[in-house]
Amino acid sequence: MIVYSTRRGSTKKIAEAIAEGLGDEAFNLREEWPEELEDFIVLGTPIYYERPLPEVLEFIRRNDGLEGKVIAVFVVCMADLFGVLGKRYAEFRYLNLVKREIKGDVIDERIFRGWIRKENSRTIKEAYSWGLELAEIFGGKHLMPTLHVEDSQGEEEDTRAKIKW
Ligand SMILES: Cc1cc2nc3c(=O)[nH]c(=O)nc-3n(C[C@H](O)[C@H](O)[C@H](O)COP(=O)(O)O)c2cc1C
Repeated sequence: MIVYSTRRGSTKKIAEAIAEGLGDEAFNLREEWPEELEDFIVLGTPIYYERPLPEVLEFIRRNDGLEGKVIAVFVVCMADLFGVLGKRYAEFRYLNLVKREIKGDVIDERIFRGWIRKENSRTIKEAYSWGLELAEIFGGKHLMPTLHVEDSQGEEEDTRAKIKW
């Protein structure tokens, strides 16, 4: 599941592109809060005045820091307009402002270049590709990866049941 918020709609478009790639549902916190949380959550917020949106931080806090969940975080901002330094700044500061609230396992993160007026089609494509990438790991609703290992007798064993996140 994808959970996000937005003020002017760009994060909505980005979340929907991720959702399309991932083949999962996106929840806009301005409209509805999901009643039940899945084990894998893609969480996104734009940055306004150096801060993630408060409802996204509130969502994390109200759900016990998403403890026990596997999370991929994305932020939408314009800091990378200021070149490599801006991008680094966004990576360290903006992503950390979200990640430091999370008690679950953050397994992936992305910065997306947002926009103010003209939609950034490159960002939409990147978001869709990221969704596809995440689907490869967390395809459909199945969180458990299939891993085959040889046991001591040399027979293949399905270890799916043994892997815990
Ligand atoms: C009033 C305002 C303040 C913003 N502040 C920041 C900021 O502090 N850092 C940044 O990198 N981008 C900033 N941005 C850029 C937004 O993060 C970007 O436009 C984003 O795509 C907005 O997301 P939304 O359309 O989902 O609301 C700001 C944009 C606006 C309009």
